[in-house]
Amino acid sequence: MTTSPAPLTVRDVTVRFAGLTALDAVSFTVEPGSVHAVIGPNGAGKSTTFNVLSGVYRATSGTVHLGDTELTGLAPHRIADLGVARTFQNLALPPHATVAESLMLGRHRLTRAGFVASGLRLPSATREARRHLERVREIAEFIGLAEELDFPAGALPYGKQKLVELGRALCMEPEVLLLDEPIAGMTADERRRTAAVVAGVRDSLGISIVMVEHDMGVVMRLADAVTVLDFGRRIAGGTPAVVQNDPAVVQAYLGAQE
Ligand SMILES: Nc1ncnc2c1ncn2[C@@H]1O[C@H](COP(=O)(O)OP(=O)(O)OP(=O)(O)O)[C@@H](O)[C@H]1O
Repeated sequence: MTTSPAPLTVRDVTVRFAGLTALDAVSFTVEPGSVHAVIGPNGAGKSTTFNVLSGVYRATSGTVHLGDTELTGLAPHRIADLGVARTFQNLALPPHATVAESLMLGRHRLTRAGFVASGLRLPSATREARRHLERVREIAEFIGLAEELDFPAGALPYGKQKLVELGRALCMEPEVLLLDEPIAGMTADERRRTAAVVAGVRDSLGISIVMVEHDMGVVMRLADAVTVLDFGRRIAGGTPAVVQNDPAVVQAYLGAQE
């Protein structure tokens, strides 16, 4: 990226579904190069927030900006083009693709040589393909999967498959990465490894991360800032330490257990 990193700003976002207010005037800012967690009890509006940010849901009112660029209401692929990449809660890897091929999928929007040039194997297209492959290798190394580049992604253990997905999103060279429950369903070892990769994405690549996550331990260790939702409202926000001791947050989680 040649431009300076931009904040992701969510302002007064409301989402209504036939009489139900899933999000009610929610605002928060994701600072450049930070991990921002969105947490809350079941039904709080976390997935709805994620879906608005990635363009799957349209906000009834309110805005989302990346720097000065308005993302509100844009289609998911446009939002991805503008630098906001997402992962999926459930695996979405093509069944027979290798790790390298799966990562290369993330490069498609950056591919300049058209199908014709690539099909004819023109030198410019070959050069470009080589450049993309180099970047895919770097990213595989970054996520710790350099050894598995030629393995079928679908045959890897679950934790590694999730890392492939994260890698595919990184291959889009995003400014912001949206992670939907990145460590759900993982073993303790896989959780540690994934948390380390996410921290590395922030610290080494300077990419901002918005993370919807249930695992409090990981949220508290990894996040720089936390937004807490309850019944579609933002009830607290701040550093993990501040949020953890906020009476409204404690009450929301206790209430949810009753
Ligand atoms: N597509 C939809 N149509 C109708 N209602 C929806 C839709 N998506 C979410 N909702 C409702 O909006 C509210 C917020 O749901 P959301 O899935 O965002 O919460 P959540 O915090 O992600 O919950 P969980 O932790 O259980 O995944 C819920 O009452 C939910 O039933």
